[in-house]
Amino acid sequence: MAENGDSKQSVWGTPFKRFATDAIHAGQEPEQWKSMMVVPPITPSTTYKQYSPGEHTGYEYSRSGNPSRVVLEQCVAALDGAKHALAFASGLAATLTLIHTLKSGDHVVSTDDVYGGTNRYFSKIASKFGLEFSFVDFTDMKNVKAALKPNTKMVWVETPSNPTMKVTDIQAVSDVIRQQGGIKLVVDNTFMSAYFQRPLLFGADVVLYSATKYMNGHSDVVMGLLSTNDEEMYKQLAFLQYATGPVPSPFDCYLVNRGLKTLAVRMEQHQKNAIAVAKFLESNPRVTKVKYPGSESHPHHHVIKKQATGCSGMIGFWMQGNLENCKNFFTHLKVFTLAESLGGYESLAEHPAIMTHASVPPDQREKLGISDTFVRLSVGLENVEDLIADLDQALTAALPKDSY
Ligand SMILES: Cc1ncc(COP(=O)(O)O)c(C=O)c1O
Ligand SMILES: N[C@@H](CCSC[C@H](N)C(=O)O)C(=O)O
Repeated sequence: MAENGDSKQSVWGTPFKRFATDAIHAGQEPEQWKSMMVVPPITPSTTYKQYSPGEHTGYEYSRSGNPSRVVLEQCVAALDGAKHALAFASGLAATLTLIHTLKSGDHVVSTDDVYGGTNRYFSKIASKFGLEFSFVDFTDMKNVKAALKPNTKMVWVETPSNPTMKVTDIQAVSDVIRQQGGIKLVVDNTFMSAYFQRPLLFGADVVLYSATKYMNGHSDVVMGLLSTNDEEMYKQLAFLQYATGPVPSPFDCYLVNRGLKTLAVRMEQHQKNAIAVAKFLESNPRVTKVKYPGSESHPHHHVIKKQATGCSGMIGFWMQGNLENCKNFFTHLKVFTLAESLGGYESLAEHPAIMTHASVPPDQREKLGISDTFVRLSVGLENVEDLIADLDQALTAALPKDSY
């Protein structure tokens, strides 16, 4: 069903061929079920009858395989132009499974502005097991080159990054690390979703999602996904999924599989709303700087145009004033909800320094610009005029005319 990434595109604004069709049909063929049901079933069974010992249908125990999970994994593989995909109990479970492919003494180079929980897992947990991590700014390839060591085995790109929306040129990183060889390139594609960006086309070995976000899109499931065309990597990851056990429930697989059916239309609307919100913020005197990669004002807009077909609903901005003003802004919001997470149908606003990125050491936060007045928005699917009016009134209330 999938075209496995044969469209070596990215033409800004042109969706990947067959994307919406694959989201609805790939892996969902009714003929695979005796009753020919159109909607794949939720399969709660943990175990499966065997014909004779060791002789079975392919399913033996639900940690190693479950029909609801397989249906989802096949659909995700199609959407990423990948041969294989695997589902995990959370985005972080997918992250630690990838790290489990390494061994003590190996070195990982990561985007400096990586999601706070990924930073925490690398710095506080994986590093205790003899793995070494370097965090560098990937917007300059000189930094990537300089960070590589003979024991570097993985490079971890998150683009756009959470929360300051840095954009990394995936192909450029791939070109740099291929010169050394033996290094796997992982791209966390959570902020873009498979709809806007296919990192495998630009040299990534593995794509990671916190499916908790856009891929599910309804803020009701915590899940992680990995996809790859690398057979050896797939075998290792599938073995780890089975042997270490961080698998999602069949019900959650059903929900994410359902969420994918509307991914194309959701992402288009997220983008449309975000463009209008970014424009409003850019012209607002109470706002000092806006980072939206879909906007020409973003310093790496040309990169995202080269490797993606559009941009999601994620916006970062810095407002005038101080922490108190910023807190007031959040408490005055009425349509945006003050909450962690992103990528759902509802608009969320949050304060990364206090909330999602509190686990990043203060000196690193300062260097990255995650300051007291930095705000992250996940622009949802509401009527955009209501979103803009809400931001306008909250900014005005937080920063009265003569206060900035
Ligand atoms: C970019 C990114 N990657 C990974 C994760 C981890 O995902 P999860 O919360 O599903 O474990 C998150 C958020 O938590 C994220 O924002
Ligand atoms: N308090 C949580 C933070 C969850 S952040 C969720 C999501 N990735 C986001 O960026 O909003 C934690 O420290 O793990």
